[in-house]
This record gives sequence, C-alpha cells and structure tokens, in this order.
Amino acid sequence: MASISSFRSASVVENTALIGESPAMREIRYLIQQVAPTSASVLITGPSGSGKEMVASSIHASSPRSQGRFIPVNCGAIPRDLLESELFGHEKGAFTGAVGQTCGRFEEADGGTLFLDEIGDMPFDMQVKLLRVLEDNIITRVGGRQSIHVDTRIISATHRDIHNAIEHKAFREDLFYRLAVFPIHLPSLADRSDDVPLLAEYFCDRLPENRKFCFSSDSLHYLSQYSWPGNIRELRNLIERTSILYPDQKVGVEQTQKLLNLAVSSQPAERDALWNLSSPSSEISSDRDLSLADDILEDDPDNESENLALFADFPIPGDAVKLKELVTELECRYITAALNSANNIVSDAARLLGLHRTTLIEKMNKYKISRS
Ligand SMILES: Nc1ncnc2c1ncn2[C@@H]1O[C@H](COP(=O)(O)OP(=O)(O)OP(=O)(O)O)[C@@H](O)[C@H]1O
Repeated sequence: MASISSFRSASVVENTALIGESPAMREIRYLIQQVAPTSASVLITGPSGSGKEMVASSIHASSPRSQGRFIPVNCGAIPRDLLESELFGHEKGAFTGAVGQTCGRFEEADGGTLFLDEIGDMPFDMQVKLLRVLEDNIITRVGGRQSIHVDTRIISATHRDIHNAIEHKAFREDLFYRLAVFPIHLPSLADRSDDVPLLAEYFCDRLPENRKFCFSSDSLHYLSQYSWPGNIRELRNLIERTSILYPDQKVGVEQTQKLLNLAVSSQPAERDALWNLSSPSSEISSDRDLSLADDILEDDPDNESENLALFADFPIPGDAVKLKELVTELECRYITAALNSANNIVSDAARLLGLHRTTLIEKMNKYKISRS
C-alpha cells in the first residue's frame, strides 16, 4: 500500500495542475489518488479560495467517471424555491413558469460527478430530500411521479464549520455522515506558505507573453510571510493585477505591498501589518505614512473603510481623548489643507473633501477659516 511519505505526484493528478509540494499538498494529492477510483462521497472542507473545487474536479478527472460530466452546483447561490428543481428537474406545468420538462443536475451528472459546493448553505428541508436520494439513488422530478435511477457520484464542499452547524441544528448529522464518507480538509495558504513561490511561478508562467514579470527575492519572501485571507484565489488575482501594472518588470517589495494593499485595505488586521512592516521598530516613518495615505485616497476618496486606514494606528494619549476637540481640530486641518491644495478655490476644495460647496462654506464660517 502506498504511504504518504513515499507518494510522488501521480501523473493523472499532475495533469490537473494541482500545484504545491508542501507536506499538506502532497498528502492531499495522496488522498485524491486513493479515493478517485472509488465511488465514495467526498466532503471537502477548507477556507474560501483554498482550492476545494479544484480538488473536486481532480478527483473526477482521475476517476473511472472522467468520461462522464462534472457538474458543479453552488447550493448557496440558488434561491431556495428553485434548488429542488435545479437538482432534480421538473415536469411541464409543475409550477408557474415550468413550460417544459427539464432534467436536473443529478440526471445531467449521471455516470459522472455532481459537485455540491457550499453544501453548508443548503436549506434544511432540501437536506432531507437530498438524504433520501443519496440513500437509494433514485430521484423524482418536481411535479413528476416517475422514479428515475441515477448513478451519480457526490462530492460536496463547504467553507463553514459544519460541526458547529450540526450542533446548532442547521445541518443534519445523518446527511453529514452520508456526504463525508471520505473527508478532505484543505489548509489555508498561510498554513502551507512553502507553496507560495511555486504557485506564484505557476500563475506567472500562464500570463500572456507581453504581461510577464518577476518578483524580486524580497517580494517572494514577503509573499511567503503574508497571511493570504483570500487564499490561492487572492494570490492568483495579485499576479493578474501585478501583470497589468508592472508588465516586463522586476517587482520589488514596496510595489508588492501596495498591490496587496489595493485589495485588502478594508481589512484592519492586514492593513496594520502592512503599515508596521515599513518600519521594523513599529515606529511608522512619516514619509511612508503619507505615500500610503495618498495612494488610498487616490484609489477611492469616497470609500469610508479605506479612509479609516489613515487612523489604523491612532493611540489614546493618557487614558482619555477629548473627541470633540480632536474632531474639530481634524476638520480645521483638512479644510485648510484642501483649500491650499485647491489654490483657494472653494468648489475644488469641497470636491477634495467630498462635501457640498455650501457645507464647506458653513464649516469655514463656523471655524473662522479664511482663504489664505
Ligand atoms: N493547488 C492549486 N494549484 C493551482 N491553482 C489552484 C490550486 N488551488 C486553487 N487554485 C486556483 O485558485 C482559485 C480558487 O480555487 P477554488 O475555486 O478551487 O477554491 P474554493 O476553495 O472552491 O473557493 P470557494 O470556497 O470560494 O468556492 C482557482 O482559480 C483555482 O484554479
């Protein structure tokens, strides 16, 4: 019997380009190789963007069912009224709008694999119906009477904590055991950071010739330390973004940080980490502050969460702040700065501040700010 340590990527799995040589990824390829030839139900868990659908399609592609269809269904994205007909099909006239007979996804995947993504979001009443089908492999179309036998392999996936859902009676325990005959858990990308350079190289290689670029070794080190809240999808998108902004260049760590900041600036933890990184002693250099703040404001001046990035590190002096006074001070400073930047043209300054012209004039009168 093959052991995990002796396992080398099976060529059939390599063909599906499941990239990664970390111990976790090797183990996942091993599990895929073992389960693919069977018809066992597989439940894939792991955070969003960690590759659950890719693993599901790898299992299908490596299985004897590979000549059949791989049909993905996002159970969380289909309105609950339509889910039953989507899965099991319907007969003509079964409900308003059912103008003809339609096959459901189970029938389409007959002889192949049905991938039930976001199974944790499936409504409770549908869970009962699904369980029944999994038990006897027989479906009945909505509005129909005929029992139709299907030979469909089920692979499901969720990013939710399914045990927690079971505890809270949001997910049926009996269905869980049906679906999770063979569970596979995908770790987050941060937990297999060894794979980051390989994945980055893989996505770079797939770029069109005129958009290729490379990361400096500092950048790659930075990317390996980064926490990747959006997992592999976030890395793929970063490569795409970088190739648009810096084609044919060697991309340094500052540029990489900015590119990540474009995507994560609404996430306080990441933002803080980014700001602190510019100074190892955790004191922030004022030049760096300004350049980042400029970028953030330039990107989307109306975006409240991005504006908040300006205050990511606001300390509380002593044990209290006089908030009203601080806010007044801040308003005065911004109004003065905006007037200076706009050469004292009030309507331009108002635009810079995202205010109506009359509101700015009211504030200037209130704070006795004149055009210098
Ligand atoms: N090991 C891998 N090698 C290469 N590309 C990968 C790998 N894992 C994931 N990807 C790529 O990352 C992206 C996200 O993967 P996928 O859609 O499979 O994630 P997911 O966990 O199903 O996400 P969600 O929970 O949001 O549905 C896809 O573009 C996929 O091709």
